[in-house]
Amino acid sequence: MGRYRMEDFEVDVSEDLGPLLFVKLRKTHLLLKDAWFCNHITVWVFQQSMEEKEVVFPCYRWVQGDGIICLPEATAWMMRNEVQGLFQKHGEEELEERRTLYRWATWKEGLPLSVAAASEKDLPLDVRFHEGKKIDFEGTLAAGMMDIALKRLYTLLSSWNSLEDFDQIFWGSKSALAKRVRQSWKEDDFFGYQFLNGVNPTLLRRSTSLPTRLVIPPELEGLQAQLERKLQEGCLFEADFSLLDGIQANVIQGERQHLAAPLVMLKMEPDGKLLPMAIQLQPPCSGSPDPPLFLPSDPSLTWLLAKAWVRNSDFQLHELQAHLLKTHLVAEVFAVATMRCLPGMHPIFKLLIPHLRYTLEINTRARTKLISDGGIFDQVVNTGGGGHLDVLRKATACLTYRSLCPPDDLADRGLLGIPSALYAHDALRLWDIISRYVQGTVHLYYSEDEVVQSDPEVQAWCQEITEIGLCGAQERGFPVSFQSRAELCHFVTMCIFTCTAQHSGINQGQLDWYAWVPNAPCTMRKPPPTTKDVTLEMVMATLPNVHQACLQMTIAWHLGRFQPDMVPLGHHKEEYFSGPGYKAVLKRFQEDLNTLEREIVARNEGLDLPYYYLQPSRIENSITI
Ligand SMILES: CCCCC/C=C\C\C=C/C=C/C=C/[C@@H]1O[C@H]1CCCC(=O)O
Ligand SMILES: [Fe+2]
Repeated sequence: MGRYRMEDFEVDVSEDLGPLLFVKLRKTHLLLKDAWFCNHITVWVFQQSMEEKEVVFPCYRWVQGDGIICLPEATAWMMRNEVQGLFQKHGEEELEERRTLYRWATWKEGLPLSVAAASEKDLPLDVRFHEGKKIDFEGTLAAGMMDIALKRLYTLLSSWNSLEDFDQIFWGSKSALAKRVRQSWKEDDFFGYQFLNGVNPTLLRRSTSLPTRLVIPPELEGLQAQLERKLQEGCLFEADFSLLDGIQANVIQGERQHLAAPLVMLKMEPDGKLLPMAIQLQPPCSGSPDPPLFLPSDPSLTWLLAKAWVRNSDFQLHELQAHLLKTHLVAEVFAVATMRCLPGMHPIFKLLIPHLRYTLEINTRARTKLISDGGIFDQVVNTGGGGHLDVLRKATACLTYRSLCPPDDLADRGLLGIPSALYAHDALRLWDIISRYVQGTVHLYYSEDEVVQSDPEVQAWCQEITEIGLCGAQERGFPVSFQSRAELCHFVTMCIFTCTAQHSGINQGQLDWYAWVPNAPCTMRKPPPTTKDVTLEMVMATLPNVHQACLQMTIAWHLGRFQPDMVPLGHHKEEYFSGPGYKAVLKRFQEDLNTLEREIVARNEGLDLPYYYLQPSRIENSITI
């Protein structure tokens, strides 16, 4: 067979073979590296009495060496308790092999477990980047590094003492929104907007009381009254970065960096704009003077620096908590548990596997190049040098099941029913569409709750995720078993939402919001201001230097850009299921996504700032970057 080619082979068999259960596939071992990728084997059965019948044996794996691959027929799971338990036995043997190939490892204490692999080269071939992806990933990274060298050269002799000097490195292709960020980043409504629809829409919550950490000095009693009035009106919001409190800051090239743990109070205006009212950069500390409150009425550079500190803090929680932990690392736990607990014929394996494509490789690359000793975080991020691991540990310790399910998370954060909360609106619509797709598929295989309760593989899968992969997460609301189809569907919907919509909503924005470095500084080189006397020199001495800014732009572009071999949500080509039932459910899923696509495109036409990260055609079918 040649590349990407189908070949037909006709075999006449005299005796009646009865129902076809398995097909065995063997490739002779000729050259050194001659692995072939088999999509599926389809057998057309012609019998005198009956019209021809198509019997499909899904594969979607590499066939290496001269081993024999035994493929069960696509509907095998429905007959798992029949045919002398042949399928059951096959599944057990398959899992025995998968458990040696995919093993849990503790990369760092206090984080979710990961796949055991020192580098991507140690991963099984079936989960590696295909050639095109590998070439693109490594090629664009190299090009990005060249970019940095050129920018460093270019700025060597020039000044770096005004905010406009960041323009010197702001060349190359930039998205329309990235250019808008450069133009509007100093504006308060633009600052507030990002908490709703920016790169990190996961932190904002509606206030239910004035935060205890918010100490208001007597001379600001007017502010106190304003905050209380907004609280009563139900339009007071807060963004609390307390997770960063006590985190050790990085040392970069011998220079101590600095961190803050801000609290931002904001008010929702009748026109939907979210405006900052006050910023406290550090929580009060007993024995020290109360931390100052920075206000929009402060001198402009003072207020700008206070907002920049919030943006730097948001960079940390976005990349570590919202992006790395709550999409990449959580998806990795789903992937490892799925490979270890669900045989290929299991319906939940078939439903999930397209949404786990490439995730083990991109995460292994993150552990060796991004958050590793000497990695990107150590090089240019102020939580690097070990603080980033403590942020991940603290975030893992408070990772709840509800926070991964938008209907619960948005309700808990008081973000339902806000017209200008576009991420919230689109996330809920996607959750409902994915939920219908999951229910439609699950109900084809689980006719009632008892079938779920008595499925040992899916119960083991749930337990392995919660108790092992997420390290005892039952204390944070994760299930250790499924008592009903509804519980199973809710959990699987969360898995698919996390691996697709949520990651796209969190990842894509890096391209737009992290290109203009002053809007999302990767590090801060001076301590947070404790008085209102701020000069431009202080601001420029605090924001990232040229090298740090260039590296941030390159990595943010590398991670945020469109992937060339991107598979849009719901448009995977692999056909793990067979029969009309699933095909109808998938078709409805794709129709629902098209409807949402049209809704979002139409809504965006009328917006000054369009929100497109959850546009279905832009959502990748798995976490690959
Ligand atoms: C300074 C910008 C850093 C922003 C990224 C921070 C966290 C991103 C979260 C998950 C990203 C996973 C991507 C992993 C990619 O393999 C890593 C690329 C590192 C660059 C390199 O290979 O040298
Ligand atoms: Fe990502």
